[in-house]
Amino acid sequence: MKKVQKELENVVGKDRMVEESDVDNLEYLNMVIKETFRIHPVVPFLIHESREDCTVNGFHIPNKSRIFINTWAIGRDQNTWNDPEKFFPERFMESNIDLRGHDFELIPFGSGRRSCPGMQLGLIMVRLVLAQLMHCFNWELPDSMVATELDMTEQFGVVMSRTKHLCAIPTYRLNK
Ligand code: HEM
Repeated sequence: MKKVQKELENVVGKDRMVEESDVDNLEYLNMVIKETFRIHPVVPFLIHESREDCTVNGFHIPNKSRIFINTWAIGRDQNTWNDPEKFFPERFMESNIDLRGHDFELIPFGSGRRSCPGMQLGLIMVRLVLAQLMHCFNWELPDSMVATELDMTEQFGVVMSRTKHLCAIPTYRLNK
């Protein structure tokens, strides 16, 4: 959070609110969002159907098979990611991996012709709302709790949410 806030101070300052036109300049925030989608994809399983017989990695897949693509496991694959369980946005610093469906190791919006048609809107909203929440407020956990004590257990479903709601206390931090 401190690193995101520092970047926001450098790019936006503390005298106005962050705007949509700022978000492309928020490199660290965008790395944080990639890292969050990697570890906690909104849709943990993509469900597709094959349109013809095919062979993938030596596995024969007959036409009309129901195919589950486990994006949750792809994001935590240790053959692809160093220290996959660690939240480490800097891993994207020297990397061209994008989340728009071109790089199969990070596909929070799916890929190809049935990927998410709302991706652009979704990305704008996530970037802007998160930037505003981090920019306008400092956040603390209640009862002197520290971040490592947070229960990050997920509830699997069509979309994946936290098992326990996040409760955090905001304090306003801008100049006006
Ligand atoms: C952060 C926000 C969002 C995420 C992470 C997300 C993710 C996804 C994913 C993973 C899929 C399935 C892709 C696949 O099966 O390969 C999907 C499908 C879809 N999404 Fe999104 N989505 C988001 C926002 C939105 C928004 C804002 C809209 C509409 C305004 C939208 C509309 C749809 C629709 C209609 C489909 C079904 C597409 C189809 O079956 O052809 N999504 N989304």
